[in-house]
Amino acid sequence: MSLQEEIIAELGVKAVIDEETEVRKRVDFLKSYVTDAKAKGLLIAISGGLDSAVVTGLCKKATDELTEENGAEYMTLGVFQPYGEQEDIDHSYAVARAFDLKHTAETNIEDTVTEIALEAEQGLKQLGVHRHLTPQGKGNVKARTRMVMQYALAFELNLLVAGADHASEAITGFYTKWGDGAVDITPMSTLNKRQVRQLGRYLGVPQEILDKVPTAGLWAGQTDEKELGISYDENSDYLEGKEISAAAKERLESYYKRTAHKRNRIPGI
Ligand SMILES: Nc1ncnc2c1ncn2[C@@H]1O[C@H](COP(=O)(O)OP(=O)(O)OC[C@H]2O[C@@H]([n+]3cccc(C(=O)O)c3)[C@H](O)[C@@H]2O)[C@@H](O)[C@H]1O
Ligand SMILES: Nc1ncnc2c1ncn2[C@@H]1O[C@H](COP(=O)(O)OP(=O)(O)OP(=O)(O)O)[C@@H](O)[C@H]1O
Ligand SMILES: [Mg+2]
Repeated sequence: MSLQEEIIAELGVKAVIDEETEVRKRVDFLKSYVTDAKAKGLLIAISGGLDSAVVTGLCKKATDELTEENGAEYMTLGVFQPYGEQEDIDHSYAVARAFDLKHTAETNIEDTVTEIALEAEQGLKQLGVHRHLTPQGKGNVKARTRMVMQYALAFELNLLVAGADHASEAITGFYTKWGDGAVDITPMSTLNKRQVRQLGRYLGVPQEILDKVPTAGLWAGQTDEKELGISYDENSDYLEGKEISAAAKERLESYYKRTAHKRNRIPGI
């Protein structure tokens, strides 16, 4: 078995998908998980990007069906979490409108992140390191701060935190460990980025969001493809078992090996 075949099997990606079947399967998965957990619904942090838009569509469909079938109200809570001013916050609100969310909340992470960064810099100073946090380090604090707020709300409202991780991110480890990677349930984990977009089109994600350049939005000018040095087309082709350039293949496989610690259980003895 080649490494490519091993990765595809581990991440469970199919070469071809049928949107209707995939949406049904994922909505059913969310419904049965929420029911078994005796939760009142799902929480999804909406960034204005594609991945969280698709998860919002799946969650809303699941909680609408649960409400109708059980005669009790289940909610999908959409949480907007700007850091200061967020340029594309309109897209986050457009997602909530597209899926007719009845419950949304906006909480800003800037003050908390600034406080953590200041305290961390005090800590570094005591170790003789006199500088600010790196953009990457501060970016990880942003992602983890969002996670803390999501869990604060989810606990109070008896909701489960849904995540937007998918196989094209899992293979590169392109998420913050215990940040955006820390959730209760991931309804898209076996899809590559191309298939996430395919489901988004089917569910009715607004066109301007379907067309957006993927970004973590953690620092100015950041885009996934620029940071990773590999396109999502190549990434998706690889996960569909297709041949990609030797350089792209080497890069992807190197990310995969380097980030194993994010996908594995915590090592212990
Ligand atoms: N071998 C090993 N075994 C166990 N643990 C290991 C380890 N190597 C590092 N670690 C731990 O992992 C930490 C590094 O991992 P992590 O904190 O995740 O940091 P890291 O992998 O460096 O960065 C996260 C990456 O994901 C991207 N990101 C973040 C957030 C959101 C999105 C998005 O798409 O929205 C993207 C971000 O741009 C960056 O490229 C280390 O500080 C260390 O504590
Ligand atoms: N500004 C934000 N507000 C709320 N949630 C956010 C914000 N930024 C990131 N997140 C959360 O972190 C997750 C990871 O971000 P990521 O960039 O991978 O996905 P996305 O923005 O939904 O889609 P894309 O990858 O196409 O930009 C998001 O899906 C969302 O749940
Ligand atoms: Mg994004």
